[in-house]
Amino acid sequence: MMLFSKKTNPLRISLLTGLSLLVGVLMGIYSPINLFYLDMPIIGVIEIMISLFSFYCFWCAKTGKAKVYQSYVLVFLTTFLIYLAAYSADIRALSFLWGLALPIVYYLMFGEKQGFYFTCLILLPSIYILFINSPSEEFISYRAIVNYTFAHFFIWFLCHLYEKQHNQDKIQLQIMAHNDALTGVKNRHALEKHFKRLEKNAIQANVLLVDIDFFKLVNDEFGHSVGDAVLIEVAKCLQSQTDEDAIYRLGGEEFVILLEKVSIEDSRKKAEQIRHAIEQHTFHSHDLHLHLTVSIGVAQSSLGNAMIDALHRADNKLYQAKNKGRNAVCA
Ligand SMILES: Nc1nc2c(ncn2[C@@H]2O[C@H](COP(=O)(O)OP(=O)(O)OP(=O)(O)O)[C@@H](O)[C@H]2O)c(=O)[nH]1
Repeated sequence: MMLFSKKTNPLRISLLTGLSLLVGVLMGIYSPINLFYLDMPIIGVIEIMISLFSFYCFWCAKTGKAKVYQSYVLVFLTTFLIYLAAYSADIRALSFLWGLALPIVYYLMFGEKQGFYFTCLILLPSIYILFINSPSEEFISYRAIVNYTFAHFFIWFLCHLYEKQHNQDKIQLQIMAHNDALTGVKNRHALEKHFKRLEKNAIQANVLLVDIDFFKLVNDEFGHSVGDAVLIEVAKCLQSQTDEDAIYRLGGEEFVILLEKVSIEDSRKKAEQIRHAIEQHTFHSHDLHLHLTVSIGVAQSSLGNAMIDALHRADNKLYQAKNKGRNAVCA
């Protein structure tokens, strides 16, 4: 049975927790009223059952044992009860108005796509129940139906807009969380994730630790904005030399390139190619024409404790390259 994972679906699980508690309490309040006061035993008994199931879902969600099916069953039962109440009760009790809350529940619980389909599905039954339940002259059915339908569409539209915006924000946040704001290449957080993926799939990779030589001098002589422009151009240079998705900025003037399933000798050759490309490149910024070099340390990642270990060994190699006089590769 598929379990909700707090890590993969933190929003939906908190929604299941809240919704199950809310439904459990509401049904708990309504059931004695329907059983003993309004003389609607069937609805009262169903409400008790839904209330118990809701509290069970609440307990599962709280203890990390919630299963995906529970959210569907809970929402289905709530929908069913709302329509049963709207159908059975006097129209003047306005129980059908609860139906307007359903699109919100669908979109929050199931997201944009399923929210859309489920909201589509309930529109016709809502109108039908309203129509057949409005025979009296005191209640003008066609006006009620028109108003209800428009309210339904209005809430549906708002939910859809909200969920769309929410999804776009999520994508934007993901990009911001995984990319370096200055150079646009990936950041340390993304590198950690990449290493975890490699570990999980037992894939060996080689780390190229690229460090710009005497970068402090660029800042000191020409200013930080020139330094920033150089960092952006170095990142572009690296992108032109290797797979864009494999480049990460560790911070400062240090970049990491991860090469998967490549021998250490081929990685060393790639590092040499990159070193040569930067050496040949002219950096244009603020009317300046600069020539820079990089030193590169190359190391193989080991499986288990991969990132810290590989970066540490690549750093040692980089240190050797710097000691050799810079503009060098050490593997
Ligand atoms: N412009 C700019 N400078 C940065 C940024 N991050 C770090 N730095 C600078 O990068 C410089 C790094 O200097 P060092 O670590 O001494 O390295 P280096 O001058 O390149 O010397 P070696 O690595 O030994 O060749 C420091 O002056 C930092 O202020 C940044 O985002 N933009």
